[in-house]
Amino acid sequence: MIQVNKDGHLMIDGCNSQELVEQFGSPLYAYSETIISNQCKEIRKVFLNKYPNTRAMYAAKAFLTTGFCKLLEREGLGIDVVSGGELYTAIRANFDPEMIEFNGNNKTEEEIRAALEYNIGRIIVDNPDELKFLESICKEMNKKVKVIYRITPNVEVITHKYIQTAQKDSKFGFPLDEEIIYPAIKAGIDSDYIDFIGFHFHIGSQLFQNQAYLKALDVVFLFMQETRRRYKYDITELNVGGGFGIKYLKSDEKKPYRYFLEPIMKKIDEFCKEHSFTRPSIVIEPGRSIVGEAGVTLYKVGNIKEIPNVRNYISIDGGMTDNLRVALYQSKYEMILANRATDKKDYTASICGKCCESGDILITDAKMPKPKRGDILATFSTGAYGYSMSNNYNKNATPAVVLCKEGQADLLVKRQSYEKMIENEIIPQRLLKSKN
Ligand SMILES: Cc1ncc(COP(=O)(O)O)c(C=O)c1O
Ligand SMILES: N[C@@H](CCCC[NH3+])C(=O)O
Repeated sequence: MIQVNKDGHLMIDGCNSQELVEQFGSPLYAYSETIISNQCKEIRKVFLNKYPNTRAMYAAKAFLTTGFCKLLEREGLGIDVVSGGELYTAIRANFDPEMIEFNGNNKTEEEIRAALEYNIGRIIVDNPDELKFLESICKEMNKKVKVIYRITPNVEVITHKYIQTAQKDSKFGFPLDEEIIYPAIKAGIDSDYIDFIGFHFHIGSQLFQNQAYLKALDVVFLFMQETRRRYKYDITELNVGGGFGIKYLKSDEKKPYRYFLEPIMKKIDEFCKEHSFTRPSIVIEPGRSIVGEAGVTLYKVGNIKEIPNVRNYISIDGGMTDNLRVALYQSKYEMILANRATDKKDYTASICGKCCESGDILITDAKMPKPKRGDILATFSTGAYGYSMSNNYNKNATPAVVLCKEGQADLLVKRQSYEKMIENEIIPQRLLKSKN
């Protein structure tokens, strides 16, 4: 759990944040294993154990390391990958390939071949072109793979424009125009190499309304019926994606998993009953909601600049390199001084990163105790899309990642060394020549 102790220190599953920074350096991503386990437990309770024939495939893009794969395995989740790198990570962690599925709008030939070689459980085909491409590779490799079609249901979702994915004008998913989707379904049913088993949608991320999922289901139901009517074929799997929103700010009204999953399952059951379908396997792909609130990022305060009558700026030793979400989506975060969390918050300042970008501001006008150099600053809910979107801009090193549990912190990722950062760089021979 993440809480402040009586001395005003932020504790992450019993680990003192200041000591974590002393031991592992800063910036540092610190995760509470208990929070992650609790999220998984909730998914088992309200979904996996409640309804037979269901799977939860964690969306690796939110955060994935080899060690984390082991935790997912222990918690009974599968993994949804979107790249050869994520696939490789899961395979290197000996993750059961049957519990891996592959999403993404442009899987390369190399990635498809790897997925087929590892015999992963499902490939979520994104568009008709990919269907043909996949089939040709399967044929050449003499492999048959279970395939789900990702459709674009054309429903409205309320979230940042960059993370809406259900609108017709989207790079993701099959368009539902009759002349596109039906030939694709027929091709999948007839194919010797594609085992077409169902539909997938993922309507967006950081969502708080279940209505959009229910509307997307209506679209899928239509295609289930039409697939039966036209081809006498019933799908056996339906993947409703992820997107369940988390709490970034105290004011965010987060909804529990059951708020989404209960009406989804009820609607599916009712539809299946009414139209005499055997309920397909239902799959979810949560990413952010499993790891988001479990992670905090710890920084050290550096320069403090006060511009009289304008604003105060606190510079930290990270920024958009470890948290790109603010620059990308204008996301809002909350912070505390993790070593003085109970001191009076009578100072206002913007928290700025150390990159050479004016937009590298993590929080505008935050309230805090007057900070001093070396204080530990923590931002909350950075467990999803923080480390996974980290980058080496300005040649800043990627922070370490630790997993905390009952007062013990274990490294999941070492802090990147400068040596590692430049290890793929080459000085061409001709530039090694001495100066003219
Ligand atoms: C296909 C797909 N599945 C699952 C997810 C996970 O979404 P979230 O992290 O919001 O749960 C995403 C990302 O938005 C996605 O694109
Ligand atoms: N990277 C995004 C979410 C990814 C959406 C994936 N389809 C975020 O931080 O919110």
